[in-house]
Amino acid sequence: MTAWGVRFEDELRRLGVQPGRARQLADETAQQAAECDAAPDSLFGPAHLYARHLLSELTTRTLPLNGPSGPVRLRLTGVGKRYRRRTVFDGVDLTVRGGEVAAIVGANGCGKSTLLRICAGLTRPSSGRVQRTRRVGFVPQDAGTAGWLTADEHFTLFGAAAGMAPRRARSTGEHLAARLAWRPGRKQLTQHLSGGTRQKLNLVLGELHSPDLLLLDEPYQGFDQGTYLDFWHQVRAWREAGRAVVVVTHLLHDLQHVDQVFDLGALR
Ligand SMILES: Nc1ncnc2c1ncn2[C@@H]1O[C@H](COP(=O)(O)OP(=O)(O)OP(=O)(O)O)[C@@H](O)[C@H]1O
Repeated sequence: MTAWGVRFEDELRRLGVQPGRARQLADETAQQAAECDAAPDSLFGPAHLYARHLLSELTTRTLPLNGPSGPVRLRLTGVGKRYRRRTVFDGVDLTVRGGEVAAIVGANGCGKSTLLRICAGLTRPSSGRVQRTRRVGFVPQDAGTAGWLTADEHFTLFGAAAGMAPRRARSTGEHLAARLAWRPGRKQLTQHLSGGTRQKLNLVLGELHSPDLLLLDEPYQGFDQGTYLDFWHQVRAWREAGRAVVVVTHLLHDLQHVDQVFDLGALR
């Protein structure tokens, strides 16, 4: 095992993890780094910080699964949207609970992105009522990133907005990026990232502050097949951790991964 791995395992044990479990986590982490062809310290940051981060995440995940009967994280009642005299949609009722993944589908222009922005509180509905949890993560269709900042600078900035200390925001961002098989370059500006990698950054930023409700607008545009599968793996992990997820999609084969499908086009 590497010196980083030894420090990581020691820190886990110091934090109260059983020796066998600490070893298993150290082995899994080493394997993850090998798969990314990266040294663990460059992928996960300092061993002691990563051990603390992983432990806090595992504590969340080992809570009893909420399943579809988890707390309501989003409820829309009779929601409608008009632009001037044109009605985009009307009478939308939708409830999404913790531990549930919902998909919003429908033809181009039927209002999926508009509905998701209403869910996020970014667009006002013309009618109806929206109730949502306070901790919301939103991943827009067009990347909400700044070309002149690095990934680390995004983590620091978005983390600060959520009250996270800079080091914690950076190590969390790097950890979440590793889940999508991405290791952000320290000095690389976002404008020099590929479209798919910018979208990974977008996704990481939406999740950085551990929201209870994740709202994702076709979040995998530009992903290659491997990253697309990593993304759905990540969605399953969110569901198991009791989070609620709403995904706008037009890909029918995505629907095998979700618990609830809301066809906005069918309302018309
Ligand atoms: N700010 C706005 N002002 C006026 N009309 C708008 C505005 N935003 C969206 N629209 C219109 O509302 C309709 C729904 O747009 P929206 O982007 O929500 O649809 P969508 O289902 O997400 O489309 P796509 O599948 O192409 O992404 C479209 O006709 C669009 O032109």
